[in-house]
Amino acid sequence: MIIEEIKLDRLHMPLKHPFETSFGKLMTKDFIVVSATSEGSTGYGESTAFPLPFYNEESTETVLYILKELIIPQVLNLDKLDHPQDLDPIFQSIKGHRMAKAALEGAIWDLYCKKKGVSLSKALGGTNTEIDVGVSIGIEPTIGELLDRVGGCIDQGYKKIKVKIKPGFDVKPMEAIRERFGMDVPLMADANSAYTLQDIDLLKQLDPLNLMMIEQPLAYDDIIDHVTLQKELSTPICLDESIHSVEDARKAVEIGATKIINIKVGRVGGLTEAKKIHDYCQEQGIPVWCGGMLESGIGRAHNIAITSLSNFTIPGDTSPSDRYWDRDITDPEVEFYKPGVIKVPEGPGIGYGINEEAFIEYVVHTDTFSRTKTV
Ligand SMILES: O=C(O)CCC(=O)C1=CC=C[C@@H](O)[C@@H]1C(=O)O
Ligand SMILES: [Mg+2]
Repeated sequence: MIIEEIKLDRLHMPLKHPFETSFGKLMTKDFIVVSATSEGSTGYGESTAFPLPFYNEESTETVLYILKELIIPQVLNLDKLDHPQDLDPIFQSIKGHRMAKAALEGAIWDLYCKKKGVSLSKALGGTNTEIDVGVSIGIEPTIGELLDRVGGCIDQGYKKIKVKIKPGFDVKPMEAIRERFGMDVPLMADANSAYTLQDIDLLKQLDPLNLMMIEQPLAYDDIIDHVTLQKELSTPICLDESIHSVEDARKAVEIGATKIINIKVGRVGGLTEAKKIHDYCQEQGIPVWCGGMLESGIGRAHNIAITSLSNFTIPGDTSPSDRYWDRDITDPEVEFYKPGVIKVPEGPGIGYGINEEAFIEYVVHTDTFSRTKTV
């Protein structure tokens, strides 16, 4: 297929509640929707970088720069784009900037599937027709407010409860959750790199709490120190920020730095790499789950599709749209099919349409790029 036009819409979507983690509080999602059009069909992708480089080194501005100055001109110049993997030569010429690459690649995957008349889930090798999902709860001001929020999520039927922790808000809140709701609720902690090897004794206090995992306890770019920590903990370590590629996953698994991997499509540079990590982990008996970056329905749709692959055996952070948004930009919005379960769309591509009225409400800027080269 020949890509005739690529559009970058920058959207500001206010969150229903501020989302706080160990590195800050997010009130509005500022992100890019990439639309790629060919012969009357349009595919959609979404950038997952935060407005500032809090989570990794990318931001909304770096995504825009890399897409506008480097990636889009080369994509519009391609004479052959029969499969999203044909983007590889362009991507390999650019170091890093995986969230920028993933936003474009997601649009091309959606477009490719729409032209083939196949669902994104099927095209990726998905086998599940519905997925269990969990929820990620940000840092709450008090333990009481955390318990209320956890109770509400359990009542809604979420299949995994993820709680953010940081020094000073870790053991006690997790103990309080176990005390209130029992030892069997599927519960995990996400530390977002807030700890160091000096905190081993503190983190060991979490071991008796039957947590599913502790996510990214140490530095965002570390693998080796997580080996030391995992030897001291009975709770499995799950890596998020440290894993950017299937090569990172191989190294982390081979040296014993992690027992579970949180795959985020944006963090690893797109669906093609996400599938490679899934497939490698499946061979190694390492379960994976799909993390979130507070996506709109478009990014959520991509996450639902990749989660339909068989080694996504742990519920991901893919809540329905109304967890974060008063009004999402997809039609339909992402909803529970039954408590804690989302149906995998069978329609072509991502399986969700765009709610144009809602979309335009959030757009703050648009850049349009057209192919000029004649074949
Ligand atoms: O998108 C969701 O619902 C989950 C978001 C979420 O938990 C995270 C997003 C980005 C950084 C962290 O705070 C955390 C994570 O690390 O998984
Ligand atoms: Mg995380």
